[in-house]
Amino acid sequence: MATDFKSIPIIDIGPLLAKCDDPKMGQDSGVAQVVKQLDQACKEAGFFYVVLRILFIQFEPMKDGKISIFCFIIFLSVMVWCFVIDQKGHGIPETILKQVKNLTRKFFELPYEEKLKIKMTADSGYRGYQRIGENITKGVPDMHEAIDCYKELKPGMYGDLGKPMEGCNQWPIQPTNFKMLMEEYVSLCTELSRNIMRGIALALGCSPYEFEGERAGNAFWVMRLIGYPGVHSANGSDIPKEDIGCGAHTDYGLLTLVNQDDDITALQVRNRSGEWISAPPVPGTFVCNIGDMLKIYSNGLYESTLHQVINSSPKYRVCVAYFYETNFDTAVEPLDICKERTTGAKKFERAVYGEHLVKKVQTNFVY
Ligand SMILES: N=C(N)NCCCC[C@H](N)C(=O)O
Ligand SMILES: O=C(O)CCC(=O)C(=O)O
Ligand SMILES: [Fe+2]
Repeated sequence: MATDFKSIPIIDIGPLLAKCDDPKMGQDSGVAQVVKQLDQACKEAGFFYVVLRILFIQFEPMKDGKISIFCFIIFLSVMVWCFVIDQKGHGIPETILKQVKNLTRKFFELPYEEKLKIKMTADSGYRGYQRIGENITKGVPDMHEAIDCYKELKPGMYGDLGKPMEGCNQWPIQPTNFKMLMEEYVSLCTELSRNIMRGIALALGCSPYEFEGERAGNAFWVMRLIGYPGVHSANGSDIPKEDIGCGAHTDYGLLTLVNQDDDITALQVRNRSGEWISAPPVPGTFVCNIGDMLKIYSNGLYESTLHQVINSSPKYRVCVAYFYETNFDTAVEPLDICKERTTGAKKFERAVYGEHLVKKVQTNFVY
């Protein structure tokens, strides 16, 4: 159950990533610490930041200009170590987080006619560009434009269940390298999410692989490249008109990774008393949150917390949200161990992820 949290915790998941391929990771003390923090954050807020790599903000021995050989060697070794970690592809370098947002911004700067070349329709499997106000949340048009992308579904792959989502992603030709960068980004986010889910599985008291195999071994994913216009002063008035960029909603799957612009606070998360708590940008991190499927698996121990986006800055805001889901056709129901940890009774009925997604998409867009 969400609590009256006032801020969102920051978790350094380095120790988890370092051991994530070790079946005995649960016994490692560094992993155990991360798992404890994940458990607390998921229970209290359903939201947390993950730091991918500790950056050297200030190297203490260099502060006054003096530096010993010993300290310098240690410093170098740590840098080499960070490099090796990157090479393994565990962490996602901050430069990639930035590139993805930059290319997204460039696309939204194109003339409307250009953007319409990859227009989203029901026939494209809801993939492609949607103009401002096209996405609807609780009956109200959202003040954002976006490109929606989904893991490809081949015709007939999931029978009638998958039919509405069948299609190929539509990538802009301009800027060039768009498709390549985004596909690389999806694969990095997929790997990172799988590893965070190992930590969350441990936090629930399960095997680290609880969300693999039948459940999410062939995880479906969604990516939304989103642009929120800044506020403009209404004609003749000094009062800026503030619109809802994205109305209050929960996410649909297991875990969301939000890569948001560094200089605008716009994402807000609702706590138990109904206050909206800001999730300000923390450069180099992802904001992570729990989706509806994980709420069901955990029997409500972890909640998919309501959140919304209001860009009250004059600047255009870009955000790239990646959603890690179960397999498309997985039927999700509360895990026994989670029922035991809650009231003993099952609080949620089983739901098929693909059905949940299709229902959402068909109400988000009315064609
Ligand atoms: N795939 C995800 N989570 N997309 C989030 C969009 C949230 C707004 C949508 N109109 C809604 O009401 O759900
Ligand atoms: O723009 C953001 O910060 C979050 C977007 C979001 O919540 C979503 O697309 O589901
Ligand atoms: Fe969301």
